[in-house]
Amino acid sequence: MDSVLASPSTSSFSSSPLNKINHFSTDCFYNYNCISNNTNTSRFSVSSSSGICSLRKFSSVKFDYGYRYGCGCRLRKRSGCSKIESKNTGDVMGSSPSPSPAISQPKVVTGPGGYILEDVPHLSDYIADLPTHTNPLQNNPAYSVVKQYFVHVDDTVPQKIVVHKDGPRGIHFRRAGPRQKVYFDSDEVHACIVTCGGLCPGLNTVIREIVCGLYHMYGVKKVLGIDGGYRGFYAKNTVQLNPKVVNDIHKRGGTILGTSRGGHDTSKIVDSIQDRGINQVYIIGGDGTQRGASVIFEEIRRRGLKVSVAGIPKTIDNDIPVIDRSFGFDTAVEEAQRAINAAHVEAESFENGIGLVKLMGRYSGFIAMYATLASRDVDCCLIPESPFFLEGPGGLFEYIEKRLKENGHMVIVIAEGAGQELLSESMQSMQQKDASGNKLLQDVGLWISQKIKDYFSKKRKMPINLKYIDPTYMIRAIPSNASDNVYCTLLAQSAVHGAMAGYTGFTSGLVNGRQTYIPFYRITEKQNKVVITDRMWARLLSSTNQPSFLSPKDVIEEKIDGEKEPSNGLLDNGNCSQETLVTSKEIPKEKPK
Ligand SMILES: Nc1ncnc2c1ncn2[C@@H]1O[C@H](COP(=O)(O)OP(=O)(O)OP(=O)(O)O)[C@@H](O)[C@H]1O
Ligand SMILES: O=P(O)(O)OC[C@H]1O[C@](O)(CO)[C@@H](O)[C@@H]1O
Ligand SMILES: [Mg+2]
Repeated sequence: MDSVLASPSTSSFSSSPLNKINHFSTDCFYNYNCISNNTNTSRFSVSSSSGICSLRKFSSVKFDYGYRYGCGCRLRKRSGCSKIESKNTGDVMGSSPSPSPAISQPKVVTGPGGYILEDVPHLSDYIADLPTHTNPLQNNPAYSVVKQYFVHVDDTVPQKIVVHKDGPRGIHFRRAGPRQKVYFDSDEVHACIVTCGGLCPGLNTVIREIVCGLYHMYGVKKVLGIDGGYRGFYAKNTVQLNPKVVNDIHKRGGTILGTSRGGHDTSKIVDSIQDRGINQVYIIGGDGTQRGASVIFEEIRRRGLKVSVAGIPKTIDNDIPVIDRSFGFDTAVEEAQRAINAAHVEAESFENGIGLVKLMGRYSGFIAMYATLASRDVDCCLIPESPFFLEGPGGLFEYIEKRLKENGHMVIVIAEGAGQELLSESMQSMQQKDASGNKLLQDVGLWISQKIKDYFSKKRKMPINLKYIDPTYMIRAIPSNASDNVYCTLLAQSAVHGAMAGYTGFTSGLVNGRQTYIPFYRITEKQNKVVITDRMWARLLSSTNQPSFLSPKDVIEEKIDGEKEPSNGLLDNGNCSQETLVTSKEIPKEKPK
């Protein structure tokens, strides 16, 4: 029989659809048996614990893959089959109190004294009458002794902690942590974890701690690893994760799940989430990944699914705004010391020795800046935010010559994104992009090595010994250090608490030393950059004694043009989410000698 339709009166499932679930296949299809068939019926309804889902006209033709309806139900009909198969709709759907707008609106709450809470979405924003449960942590011997273990519902964390007496209280984020009531029953949870973008020390630790947090704190047993980044949702295998599988992974670099760039097909990803009956999605990745997570959340919300989407910010470049720093950054800075030390040893050992180290940092020079400050052996640090020029008074070559004459050797640290404008000018570069749309950079290390060698041998007739070290991928691939491991644990646990508490569409992040939930739009709206008019860059300049390669006029002009005021430095507000005042348009051309 080709037609398998149900009448409204006979096709309603019981109020607890989970009771009716039979496993249909290994990828978690659930079968709901239809009580009667009626080939002419054009409407039917599905009851669930979270409400009624009314389906539109259901034609009697044969479907190969199924149809999707506004409320998040998915039906499949097969020729000769007298069943309606719903893919785990019971625990992922809910009735929508009112039609949701296409894109969710920021949840901003204001209070006295200029208090602003930039809140994160909650499942109850678009699903009515969601049942709550007592947090199982209440009975956990490890946690029950902690005074005030549960986070107060009104706890928020200020974005800026340096304030003036009469200033407004400013922007706050919701404090992360366990809530007394949770919106998922432990047995109901089917979580998945995906890692996207480039590698970063600590990825495995975050994976481990999500799995262990879910398992040990909340008794969640079903956790799926998505293989190979976003495209893994629809094009790759999955792996079942449990504490045993992830036990030792924090000691390894990389990600046991694999990662990728590109391949973000929102609708296919959400289809896969829905088809597999996943109701908590943990997405670990950088700015691009969080943008992807944001659109996944919007689509899930649009479909009315009871699925929490939690982001964990990953970026070795530290280019994600709002948060104090990203995990893996500390490890990267520490590991960069080994390369800088090697460069210093090489440089010291030869006449006019120059040790040149390239570090990661596509658009943000944080690794280079902190590695330089930590080392104290570095004579010059070049980052994307600080334009420089090679020749002429005040230029890089003049400074190198001065240092070699004074000291006999020097160490230069360059971030991979530094001086890209100079490269593209001289190399007529093509604007190539990677699979995620990120601009592919030229190797500035090789380029600048050649430029320095040419200049001193051809123009200055001065012998130099330049050793170029590129440790970038070696740094990125190591396991996280002790401090990053603890940080990763807190981030992962915060994400788990948030998802269990029904929050969604958030990134878990450290703000002023406190774990918070940050709405996606705040994470994705801009990139975190080194502010070269801030104190931290000034500290660097004073440590290396390098010229700023920038006249004060350039900075003042930009301030007037851009009508921006310099903001506080990283050390002062514990927050590096500041914009640079100097944009690429002001990068001076190579000045004539
Ligand atoms: N605007 C966007 N919308 C949807 N998906 C996106 C968007 N930008 C990037 N993505 C997806 O996010 C994933 C990771 O993006 P990307 O390669 O830029 O790395 P990232 O997360 O920024 O990490 P990093 O730059 O630190 O390596 C890719 O699969 C990409 O397709
Ligand atoms: O070569 P890949 O893996 O695409 O990525 C390199 C880029 O990834 C980053 O490490 C960010 O993850 C950048 O610093 C670097 O430019
Ligand atoms: Mg990125």
